[in-house]
Amino acid sequence: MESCDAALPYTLIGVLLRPPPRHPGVAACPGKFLRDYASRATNALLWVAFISITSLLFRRLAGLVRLWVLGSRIPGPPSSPFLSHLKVISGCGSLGNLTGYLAELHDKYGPIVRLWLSPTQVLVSVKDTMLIKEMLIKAEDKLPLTGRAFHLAFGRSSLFISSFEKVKKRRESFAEYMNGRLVVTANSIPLKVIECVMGRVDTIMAKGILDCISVSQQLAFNILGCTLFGDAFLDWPKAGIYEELLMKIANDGCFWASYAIPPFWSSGYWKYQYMCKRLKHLTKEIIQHCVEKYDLLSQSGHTSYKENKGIEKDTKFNASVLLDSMTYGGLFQEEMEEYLISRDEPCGNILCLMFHGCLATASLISSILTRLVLHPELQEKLYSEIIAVREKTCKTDSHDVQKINLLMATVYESARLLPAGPLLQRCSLKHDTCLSSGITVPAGAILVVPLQLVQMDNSIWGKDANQFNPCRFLSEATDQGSYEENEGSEKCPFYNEPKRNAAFLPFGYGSRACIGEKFATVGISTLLASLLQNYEIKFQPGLENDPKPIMNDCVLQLLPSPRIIFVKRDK
Ligand code: HEM
Repeated sequence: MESCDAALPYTLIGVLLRPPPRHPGVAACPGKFLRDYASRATNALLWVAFISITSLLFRRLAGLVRLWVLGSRIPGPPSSPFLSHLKVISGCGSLGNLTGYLAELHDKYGPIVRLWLSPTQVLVSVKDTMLIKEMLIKAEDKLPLTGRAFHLAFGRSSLFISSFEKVKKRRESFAEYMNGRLVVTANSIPLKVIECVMGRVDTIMAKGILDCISVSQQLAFNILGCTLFGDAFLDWPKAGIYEELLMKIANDGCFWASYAIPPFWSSGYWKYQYMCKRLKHLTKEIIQHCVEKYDLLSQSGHTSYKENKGIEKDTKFNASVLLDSMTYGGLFQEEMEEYLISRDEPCGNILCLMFHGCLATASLISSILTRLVLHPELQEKLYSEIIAVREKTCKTDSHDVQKINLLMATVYESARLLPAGPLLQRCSLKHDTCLSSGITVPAGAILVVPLQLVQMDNSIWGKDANQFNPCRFLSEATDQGSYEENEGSEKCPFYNEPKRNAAFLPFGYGSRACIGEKFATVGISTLLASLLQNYEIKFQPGLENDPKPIMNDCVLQLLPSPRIIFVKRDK
């Protein structure tokens, strides 16, 4: 007779195949049976875990081998994944120097270059314009680091994440929203923003120094804040703190996101987390502030917007379309509903837009202002064109601004010479990217476009590629010399659609291109038109001989931030 202690098949197959013993006449032994059952279940679970982990490791290893094999077939400096160039890159010290290093590699190895960063990371840089467009269309995901930085700072959001599949729908609705309603609403904003910022600038100027970067930050911050939150943003007393926090968080974002495990031991990390929390709190506060202001306005004589929905609004009563939508339905209603089912941080997307939009817009405004100070004759020409358009139409709205060819050309030329970031980054997380040149870039590789090299390539832009020459965007003036040479010409050239040039990529291209492009270019041009109409921008007296911005042959040196003054024009 078998006892309860009889040897049992402690193998997965045994557990799965052998039926539980039933022996008539054997006395039931419930304690043993339960113990036996528990140990078999544990055993089965351990086996399942073992098999899953092993297959996962095998899959990972197969992926790595594939990365090494395909990566090694791409032209690049002779090195194996184990002799990575990470040291070389960290030795570069800055992304500007990385661009310089990539320039050398492209000269040596052609339009596609591979660089091992570590055994699990390969960077592929593409410089040929046709291949760039193909790559930007085919590789739809972004680097996880970008998404991590946004997630760490602002919580879960559905914009700026790595997977295209997940961001696609949200991108489409935002793009429609920005390109449609925001551009129309932006018409009334620039003048108000300029009045508000100039009020503060006057105070700063009275104290002494005013630099181009800080005034550009204020302009960008206010124009975006005003567009997203409404006019009430301009008199929000905490706007200054909000701006300061946003810029601090922007500076440190990628650093803290680069840790695979959050550095809980570092006090700096907790300080950063505290700042992010404060910013989220302030965002909720500004929304509250705007809604209250908005309600006050509707009570004092204005018909409620709820009643007015769908009717053209008075521009004075410019409650933000974002708030309208958030409160009363529209684009953000869908978003709000999704908060309930997804785990998105409320306001996560708004914060991400403020973050990216402010930084990129401020950088472009600063670049334009610097060029204007350096080229007073361009300022005067722009002023005459703005006044001419204004006399014809009595106002300068975004529609008219697009007719001021030289202004649009100045914005594009500044964006060409100083893109918001030195590299466009892409990645295809799941699929290999097969390019028409016959090269296959393995899934997971970091794909980059060195923007400065492409946008300042002599073979594409001509021998003056690293010079500031807005005339290159004016079709009649193309190939007719520099801006200075064209100065005084009576021609009225039309501006070239910059997108026709495959090497013009300051807003990216393809499925993950910037959705704020139209808003940024038209918004900034309208802002500049209002600014130049009212002010002359000059170097601070006595500082004219300060070092001027420098360019070297292949890499743009960051423009120094000149100290400037705004001189009111006599009307
Ligand atoms: C001068 C101002 C701006 C510049 C130079 C700029 C530039 C860029 C660039 C280079 C990208 C990456 C494109 C790519 O990888 O192909 C991008 C992405 C993006 N931009 Fe902008 N941007 C500006 C302003 C704005 C503004 C004002 C907004 C909206 C408020 C905005 C919203 C976005 C969004 C949502 C993405 C992410 C797209 C994605 O990951 O799918 N941008 N921008």
